[in-house]
Amino acid sequence: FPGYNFGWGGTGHFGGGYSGLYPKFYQFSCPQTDDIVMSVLERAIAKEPRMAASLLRLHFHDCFVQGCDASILLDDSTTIASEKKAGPNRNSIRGFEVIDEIKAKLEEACPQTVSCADILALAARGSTVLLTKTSWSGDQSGGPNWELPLGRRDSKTASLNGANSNIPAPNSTIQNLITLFNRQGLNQVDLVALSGEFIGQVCVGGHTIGVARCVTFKQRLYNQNGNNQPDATLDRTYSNGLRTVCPKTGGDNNISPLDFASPVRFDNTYFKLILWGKGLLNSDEVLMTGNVAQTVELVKTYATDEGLFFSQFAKSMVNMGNISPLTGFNGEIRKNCRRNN
Ligand code: HEM
Ligand SMILES: [Ca+2]
Ligand SMILES: [Ca+2]
Repeated sequence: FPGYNFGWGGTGHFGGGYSGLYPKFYQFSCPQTDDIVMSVLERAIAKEPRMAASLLRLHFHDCFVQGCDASILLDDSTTIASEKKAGPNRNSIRGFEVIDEIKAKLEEACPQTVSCADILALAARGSTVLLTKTSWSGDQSGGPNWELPLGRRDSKTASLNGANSNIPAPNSTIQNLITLFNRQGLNQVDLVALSGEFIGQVCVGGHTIGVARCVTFKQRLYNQNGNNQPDATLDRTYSNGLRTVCPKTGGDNNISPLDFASPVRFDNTYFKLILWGKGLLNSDEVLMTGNVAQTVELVKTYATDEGLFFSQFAKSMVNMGNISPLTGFNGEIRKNCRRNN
């Protein structure tokens, strides 16, 4: 259906319902797609477990700007102002070489068939799955996995402005977060409630793995409200530990795990840490302290019920992956994820 792009409005919520994407999209054109993705991921993540976190985040930062269209992968050119230079991405977002490697293998197997946007979605899912059952994450079966709708096409454009304005900042208040998540689905009346739920599921959920730079949490340690005081909701012992990695001046690029209890395992420990005032980012702690009853309840629920968190996270990832995909004759299938054909 040329030009027919349902985006992710229409039915359901937050991308739920009909998106024009479907799991068996490459069944005939490139049946080995997922195997190729997984083989590259296995090696990359064995070499550096953090890569799984970086790839999960890459998909998120793609989807929040122009939808899940691989706009984030485009390098600067005469016509493109790369999203890689945007505040939330610069010196922060990573994993491009792994995506390039997957793309090169897929181009060999099935030329110009599998989009870069789908590779990002497959890599995010594959990374999550691998962090639930590998040796470094211990024996943990039954982690989140999901049937992933495919068939996204790649954008011909990028939006540096969009990347600066749509991706939430770590010092966000709960209201900022709700606004930014709602922006991804303006046609939904019930979105405030749903995005509250969504925030609980994927923001914090995503932060069960990976790290953050000192510059993203420094304000909480030294000057939360402009009064030279630390964030009162931050656990004292934890805060003192953080100060050693993140001094008042300098050290901006020093890193600390988001979930210090299990940084390379996909699990629900980060929700427990938030209950105890040991969430690293302000944007995570406000889910508990921000006076929105629904997010408070969700943090508590997921802290005690890991199975429920896994299944909700899986649903939310599908919903996020359905944000405004290009389908039909829109966009293109890039040969190289870093540039337009
Ligand atoms: C409330 C919304 C969110 C905010 C404010 C936020 C903010 C951040 C920040 C500031 C960092 C550290 C970046 C750095 O220091 O360079 C980070 C890392 C990360 N975020 Fe989020 N994020 C949000 C939602 C999400 C979502 C929806 C996901 C995925 C589903 C996600 C996955 C990750 C991961 C995996 C990392 C670690 C990346 C790595 O180690 O390379 N985040 N996030
Ligand atoms: Ca995008
Ligand atoms: Ca964890």
